[in-house]
Amino acid sequence: MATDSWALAVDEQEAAAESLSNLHLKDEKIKPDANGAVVKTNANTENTDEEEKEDRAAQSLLNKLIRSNLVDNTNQVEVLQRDPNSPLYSVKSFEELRLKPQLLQGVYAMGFNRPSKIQENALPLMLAEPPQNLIAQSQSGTGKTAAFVLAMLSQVEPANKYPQCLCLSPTYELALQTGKVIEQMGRFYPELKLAYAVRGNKLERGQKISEQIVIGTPGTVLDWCSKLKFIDPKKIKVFVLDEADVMIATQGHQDQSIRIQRMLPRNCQMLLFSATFEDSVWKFAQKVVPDPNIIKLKREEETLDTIKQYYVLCNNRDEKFQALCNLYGAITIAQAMIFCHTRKTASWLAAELSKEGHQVALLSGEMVVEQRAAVIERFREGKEKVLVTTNVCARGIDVEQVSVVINFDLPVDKDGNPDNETYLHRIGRTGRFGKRGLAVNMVDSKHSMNILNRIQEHFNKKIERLDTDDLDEIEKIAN
Ligand SMILES: Nc1ncnc2c1ncn2[C@@H]1O[C@H](COP(=O)(O)OP(=O)(O)OP(=O)(O)O)[C@@H](O)[C@H]1O
Repeated sequence: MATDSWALAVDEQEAAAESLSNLHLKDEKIKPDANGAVVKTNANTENTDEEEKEDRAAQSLLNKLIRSNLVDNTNQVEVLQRDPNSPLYSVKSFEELRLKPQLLQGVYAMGFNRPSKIQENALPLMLAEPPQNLIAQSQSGTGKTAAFVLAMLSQVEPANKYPQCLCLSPTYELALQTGKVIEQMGRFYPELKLAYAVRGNKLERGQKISEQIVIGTPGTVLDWCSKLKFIDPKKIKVFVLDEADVMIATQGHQDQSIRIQRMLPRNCQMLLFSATFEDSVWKFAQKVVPDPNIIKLKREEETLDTIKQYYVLCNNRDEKFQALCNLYGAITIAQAMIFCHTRKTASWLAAELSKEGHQVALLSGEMVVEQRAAVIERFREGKEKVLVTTNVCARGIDVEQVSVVINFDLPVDKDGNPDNETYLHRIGRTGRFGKRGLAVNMVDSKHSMNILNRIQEHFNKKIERLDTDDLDEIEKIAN
């Protein structure tokens, strides 16, 4: 692809991303703070040399935007009941839950045939009489949101025009995603309305909210419940705290959430969800959810067993690029993901590759999340064959057809030590669904050789050297 067509392709990417990001600006009163960022392909901005910072809320939003299905998980669910003597219920169908007909209709209209692994145990607990409190942890995409939306909808009385369910999300964008699920699942309740308690959504003083479900960020919800009195917290029947792990990563959210929880009536059902369960999340969960039942679903393990790993010795960035070109010249690569340490290297590499005629997508932290989602979507559809990215953007991306992962730069943490978890995440994407994957690491200094050695030791797996000047050798590795 020539430089012009590279620019054209970028324009196309931006247009696709823009149309996506416009989608969510339904409510004129709300201005999301992530607005206005642009895709810059030359990336000559000041901080492009810096390693990108991880933003858990953005990551979580990206995961939601690009996911269209349940994430498979064959691990056993661990359930700790508040009353160990009561029988443990698990359901294999939505009918068994005796939902209101409109709600069952909503569930089926979403295309759900049967409860997901975590839902099998969580739903009977949440819908029990009297309703029980729950702390639930399972990885992103396993059906937590759908579960608590169902719990809220099964308790709400649409005829009562005041807030009865309250859901806290870490950011406006995440609140909006949950709101969409409520709208979809609750579509057969014509009277049901939803309010967003997020900064920028200004109401008249003295007003009371008539919407039955309120979803928002902790600061604004706290204001609406206490200072502004838009919501009467004493009438709340179901309280959900979503993405607890992301929530506590934001200063102030933890205290605000606890203050909100203290205003709720004793018999209000309290539910807390998290994708991870570090000590800090657990401590927070116990403060927010009294007498909880606890459900945990372990992550599916990623392994390096089905992946062939190699490294290439180079002296500098240009040699790394040459090695990459040699690889492309010798083997057929359906789709590849290439990881760089900084935005600057990523955009340089994307431009160089496109000059060589490759169809390249660039994923970079300066794009707003919707733009990133659009880029990933195009790559999934095969519109581009190479995805060049920095690490933080690419966490959790599942692209089935990716057969090759290139670490143009090895993953290191902020102290310059090997980041083994990230290495596993990156490489683990390739050898999936019974396929064999190929991972190639570019090593350009003593320091990066040392990093590579430590990665090998950590996983106790040998990474073979590959000479990319030797075409026969390259061909061999592809077989
Ligand atoms: N029982 C089900 N059957 C089929 N699909 C489902 C079911 N439950 C949820 N899904 C779908 O699976 C995807 C993931 O579900 P959901 O968003 O509820 O997961 P999650 O655990 O809340 O993820 P996150 O932590 O990222 O919010 C969604 O596209 C959702 O529509």
